[in-house]
Formats: sequence, structure tokens, C-alpha cells
Amino acid sequence: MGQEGGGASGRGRCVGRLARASTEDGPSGGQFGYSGSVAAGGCGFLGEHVVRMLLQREPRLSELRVFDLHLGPWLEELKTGPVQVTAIQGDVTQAHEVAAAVAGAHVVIHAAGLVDVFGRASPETIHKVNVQGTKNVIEACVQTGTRFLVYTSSMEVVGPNIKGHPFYRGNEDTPYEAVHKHPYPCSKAQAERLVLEANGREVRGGLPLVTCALRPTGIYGEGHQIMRDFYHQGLRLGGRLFRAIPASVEHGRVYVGNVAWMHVLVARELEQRAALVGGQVYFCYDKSPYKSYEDFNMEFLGPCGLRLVETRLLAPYWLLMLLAALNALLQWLLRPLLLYAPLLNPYTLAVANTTFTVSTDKAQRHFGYEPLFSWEDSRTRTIRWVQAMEGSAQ
Ligand SMILES: NC(=O)c1ccc[n+]([C@@H]2O[C@H](COP(=O)([O-])OP(=O)(O)OC[C@H]3O[C@@H](n4cnc5c(N)ncnc54)[C@H](O)[C@@H]3O)[C@@H](O)[C@H]2O)c1
Ligand SMILES: CC(C)CCC[C@@H](C)[C@H]1CC[C@H]2[C@@H]3[C@H](O)C=C4C[C@@H](O)CC[C@]4(C)[C@H]3CC[C@]12C
Repeated sequence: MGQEGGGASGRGRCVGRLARASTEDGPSGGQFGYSGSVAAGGCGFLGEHVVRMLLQREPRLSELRVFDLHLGPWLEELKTGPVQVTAIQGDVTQAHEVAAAVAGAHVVIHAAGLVDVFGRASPETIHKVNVQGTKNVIEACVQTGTRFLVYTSSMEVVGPNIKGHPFYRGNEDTPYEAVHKHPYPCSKAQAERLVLEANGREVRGGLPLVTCALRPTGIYGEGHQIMRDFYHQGLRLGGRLFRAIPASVEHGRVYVGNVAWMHVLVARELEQRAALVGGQVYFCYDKSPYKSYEDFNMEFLGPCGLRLVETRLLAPYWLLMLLAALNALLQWLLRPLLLYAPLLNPYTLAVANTTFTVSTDKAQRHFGYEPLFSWEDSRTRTIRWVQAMEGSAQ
């Protein structure tokens, strides 16, 4: 009952209102009732938006458990509202901590993960967090009787592939040769498969588990670390960024508020539409324009005082490939001494240089998704966030 520690081991740390997080609670519908949710990874970039969206847009919610390895201080402000918010510091790789956090909840939104395409973490760690962590979430649902699971997958499950084939305005059924080598997309693909295969498994209490996976393209918005990095880099370079990738290479981007909304909506609809939505994948999309990665970033960084300098003649593609290879070599050589993980490496260059855009209405057809934020709103909110950043030129 109300144990500080949040988990059977006492390792997971509960802050805020204490809640029962023991695996003895029994199947959902128990103490926390129909409307208890778990947001795993709830303190990350996307996770924070999911948490806030659940509190704003899910009137039936009575309890929300925010489970994360690193808890954010902003959770404190949520504790005065009508919903019981319980912050649980825990690790998805620890099965007992996950089971304790999930027990008795109605639905789990699993957005915890290691997002690393820069070589910061080892392939083993990426696998452990993204694949073993997801296995633990699934097993926790099965053992404790939680019936509904929404998994944050990624466009990277599909591509871009190692051959650099473009995926142009594709949808969930578009044929594409998905071949991965990098640990991050490999881990996301494996985890997504596990989630989809778990659909229909019998959970404690005898009812079937209902799962689905959402595949965001590159998410942007308030809290986006790479946008922050580009902005600060631009400030250091005297208000300039240098174009590295041709403007003709298009990237699918989606606003974080719309990705969060899609998670909340599908979590709400999973029960009523289990037969249709269970076991399905959905790209996350909105009305953000198709542009190159750099031109898209300039939609926000431009109004904040940065300009994009054309350098195609100065930096031809072969030179970028050389620099990317050099960065990879330096990373390997320096590893025993320090972590060298620049944005440019052979993998990020290949992704940045391959068109990947989606055009679909599957989420609209299956569970009534419409973007909550227009492109104009998404742009304004992101610009305001950049302008408010420390060291801002504004
Ligand atoms: N950012 C994007 O553009 C993007 C695009 C597509 C999919 N995704 C997916 O969305 C999810 C969230 O990504 P994000 O961009 O918010 O990343 P993020 O790093 O900001 O958030 C991930 C959260 O997971 C938590 N976490 C990491 N390891 C954990 C562990 N062992 N136990 C518990 N919590 C742990 C982190 O502390 C963090 O709060 C990820 O699964 C990612 O693969 C992100
Ligand atoms: C030439 C370089 C300087 C350009 C650097 C840009 C590069 C760091 C960007 C370009 C595309 C970005 C990825 C893309 O938006 C989608 C995803 C999927 C998501 O699941 C994780 C993040 C990721 C891989 C983005 C990472 C940063 C990338 C590669």
C-alpha cells in the first residue's frame, strides 16, 4: 500500500501522491478503476506532451502514473489538479519495477526509449532499453491484467533503408524494402513486432490484450533537443547555419502536440474499436509541410534570427561523407577517453539525405484522428519556445 519505492524491489522511487503500485493489485478495474493510465517515458520530449495532453483532454482520467528513469521537476505543478498524478522513478529494463507501476492500470502508453543515432550509447544498451524494456511492458500488462497498450514506434521501423531508397508520400501499406543495420531502427523494429504480436494475448483475468503502434516521423516542437542544438550552433556561427543537404530531399515532420493527441485518442478508442485497431500500426501525421530537414527547421529558426547559407559548392556530398566517416573514426578512437558524438555521422547523413514523407489517413479512418494543432499553431508555438530559450537572439 502506498509504498515509497514504487516497485516490489523498492528501487523505483515514487514521488508525489503515493499510490498502490504492487503487483498484488489484480486486473484492471481494481483499485484505480477504469480510468487509470501509465505514461512510460512520461518525462521525455514526447512523454511530457502526452502527460499534459492526458490531463487536459481525457475527462475520464482519475489517476495517471508517470514512469521514467529521470523524473522532471515540472511534475510537481501537476499534483494540485483533480487527477491523481503519481511520479514513479523506475527503469523499463527492470521487469519488477515495470510490473509494479503497471498493476491495476487500464491503459499503458509506452513512450520510454533510448533515442540514439549518434553513438552515445552502446548497441547493447539500446537493445536492452528498447527491446527488453518493451518485453517487460508487455509482460507487465499480461501478468497484472492491463488490457490496453499503445507503443510509440518510429518511422525508422520502415526506413530510410541502408540503400537510401526514397519513401515518397507513403502510407502504412506502401511496399518498401525495410533493411536496418543501425542499432536504433533495429531495436524499434523488434520492439514494434513484439507489441503487435502480443495483441490478443490473454491477460490476467482472462481478457485479451489490445495493442497498437504509432510511428511518428521526425517530431518537432517545444522541448526538441536537436532543434535546440541547431539553434545554439547557429548562434555560435554568428546567426548562420550552412546548408548541407539539397533542398529537394523531403522529410516528414510532425508536431509533438499532434503526436501526443494521437496517443491519447487511440488509448481512449482501443477498447471500443479493439477489433479494428488491435495489432495495427499508424504513421503519425499532421498538416506540417513537406520540406527538407534544414528548410523545415528554418521555419522556426528563421524568425528567431538565423539564416541558412547555401553552401552546395563549398560542401559537396562527397566531402560530407568524408567528414561523417572521419567523425565515426574519431568517435571510435576517442571512446576510451571521452564521448565524441557529433550530429554528423554516416548514419545521420544517410537519413538526412533520403526523402521520407508520409501521406495517409489511416488514423482518421480507424479512430477519428484529426490534428489538434494546425500548421500555423504548431509553428507559432515552436517559434515562441525557441525565442524563450536561454541565450536567445531575440
Ligand atoms: N523524437 C523523435 O523525433 C521521435 C520520432 C519517432 C519516434 N520517437 C520515439 O518516441 C519515443 C519518445 O522519444 P523522445 O523523442 O521523447 O525521446 P526522449 O529521450 O526525450 O524521451 C524518452 C524518455 O524515456 C526515458 N527512458 C529512457 N530509458 C529509460 C529506461 N531504461 N527506463 C525508463 N525510462 C527510460 C527517458 O528518461 C526519457 O524521458 C521513443 O520511443 C522514440 O523512439 C521519437
Ligand atoms: C548533414 C547533417 C548535419 C544533418 C543532421 C540532421 C540529422 C541529425 C537529422 C536528420 C533527420 C533526423 C532523424 C529523423 O527526423 C527521424 C528520426 C526518427 C526518430 O525515431 C528518432 C530521431 C530521428 C532518427 C532523427 C534524428 C536526427 C536526424 C538524423
